[in-house]
Amino acid sequence: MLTAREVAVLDANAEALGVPRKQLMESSGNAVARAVRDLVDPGAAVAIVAGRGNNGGDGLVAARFLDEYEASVHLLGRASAIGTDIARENWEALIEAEYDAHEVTDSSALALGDPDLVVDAMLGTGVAGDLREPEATAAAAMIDADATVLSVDVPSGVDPDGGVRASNAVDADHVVTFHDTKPGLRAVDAEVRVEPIGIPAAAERFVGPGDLLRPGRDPRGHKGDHGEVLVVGGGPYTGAPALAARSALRAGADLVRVACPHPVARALQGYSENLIVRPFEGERFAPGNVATVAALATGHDTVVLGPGLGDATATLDAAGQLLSGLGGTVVVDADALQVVPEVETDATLLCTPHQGELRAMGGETAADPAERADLAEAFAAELGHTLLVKGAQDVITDGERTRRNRTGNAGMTVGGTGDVLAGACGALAAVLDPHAAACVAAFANGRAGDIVVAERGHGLVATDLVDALPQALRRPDAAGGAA
Ligand SMILES: NC(=O)C1=CN([C@@H]2O[C@H](COP(=O)(O)OP(=O)(O)OC[C@H]3O[C@@H](n4cnc5c(N)ncnc54)[C@H](O)[C@@H]3O)[C@@H](O)[C@H]2O)[C@@H](O)CC1
Ligand SMILES: [K+]
Repeated sequence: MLTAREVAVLDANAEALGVPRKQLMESSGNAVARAVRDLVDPGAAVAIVAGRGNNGGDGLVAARFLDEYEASVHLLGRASAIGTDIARENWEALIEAEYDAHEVTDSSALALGDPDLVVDAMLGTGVAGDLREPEATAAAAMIDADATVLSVDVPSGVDPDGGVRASNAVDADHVVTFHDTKPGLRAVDAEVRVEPIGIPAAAERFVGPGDLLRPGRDPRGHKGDHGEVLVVGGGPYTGAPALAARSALRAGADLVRVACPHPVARALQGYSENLIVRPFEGERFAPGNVATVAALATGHDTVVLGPGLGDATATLDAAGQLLSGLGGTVVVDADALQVVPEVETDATLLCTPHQGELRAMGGETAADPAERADLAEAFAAELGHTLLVKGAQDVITDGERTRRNRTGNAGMTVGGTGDVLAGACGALAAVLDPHAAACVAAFANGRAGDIVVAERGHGLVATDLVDALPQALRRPDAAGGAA
């Protein structure tokens, strides 16, 4: 099942793999024409009613594949109002090639003739609310036409995500949808066919720039709406929790607090005035601090546990106790990872081990990335948690969904990059499910490294990654290029 968001993610990932959206539109239009051929014989009258978005574009393309039919194309509105370049180019191609195509500037003037089949290419995944004019009148004309109705992607007016169906939505007999079915089609009483359009499997297998479309900032949001993250770290080390916390801020969290042992609080605060430091008693995290830290954690969307905590026995005991009492999402990194296999918790743990840490947890690795992904998937299923296994190719898996990330470079073996990744996971898991958060964090962290190396060459340090994160998280534009 593909939601409109997932379609946009896949489109942009396909574009980054060298398959641009216009090519997908060509395949969609071809698939529409194949569906037409299966429904009516050559020579039949086919009226294609096209909207001004890419759903319309699919209909415009279909016309070029239907030369053996009496096809007419009815564009709803002026060509100058076509909303995307690729749909406009396909309109211009029809005009240039002298197809029977015309603009319908007054919806009452829509004359479909006496078609055997109507192609409804008015609105697809871009629909919102009841059909407005001229689509509303056109939908009524389709009913009056007394012809078979074939809808492109979804019947116009049906929310593809399964939300509200417009009261005046098109009543389709057949639907041809692309790549995978859509949740909104479950409630549609029509014959649905799913057609491949050449989206490479790698657009799903590998995290890509399209995944950056997942997190979004609400323009009406208030402070805290985009995530409050608590980093629990420090003691033997101070740099690690500071890196994780600063990274969480750069990855979009509104508020980041650091719970750390008293003696390191001042040094930690000294790293950045943007951090809120919440010191607890003692030299290192120990069972006596668990209640304090757990109470603090309840006010946060996510907790990042591990950076710079060290592996003292008392600290690991405390980490286990803390995890067993928490809910929500907890990112677990560094020394704290070793307690995960023993812990019973209601929380979803997002564990970020490198290969060595994974083996210490009881997991297996392999040299081949695909094999490593399978092993990680099985181990995540066994643990009941999400894993982000770091490597030249990162593996992200929740035991069912498994993806790989290819961004990053050899310069990132420097110390501290894992802390940056853990912090980014914390911020993104505040607004996304843990698996999606880990995918986006891994992609952005590696891309930040790639940006730094491209600009300055090797010799990157972890703080460079933190600074490059906002640029690395920039969303691609709708057409798929970098914004
Ligand atoms: N990966 C894929 O699945 C691909 C999908 N394509 C097609 O692209 C479509 C999505 O295209 P778009 O994002 O351009 O969106 P649409 O073409 O579905 O609709 C966008 C337009 O509809 C208008 N609109 C929204 N709600 C309306 C309402 N209630 N009444 C009247 N007008 C309304 C908007 O103002 C906008 O101009 C898909 O449904 C599919 O047909 C293909 O072209 C390319 C690949
Ligand atoms: K449609």
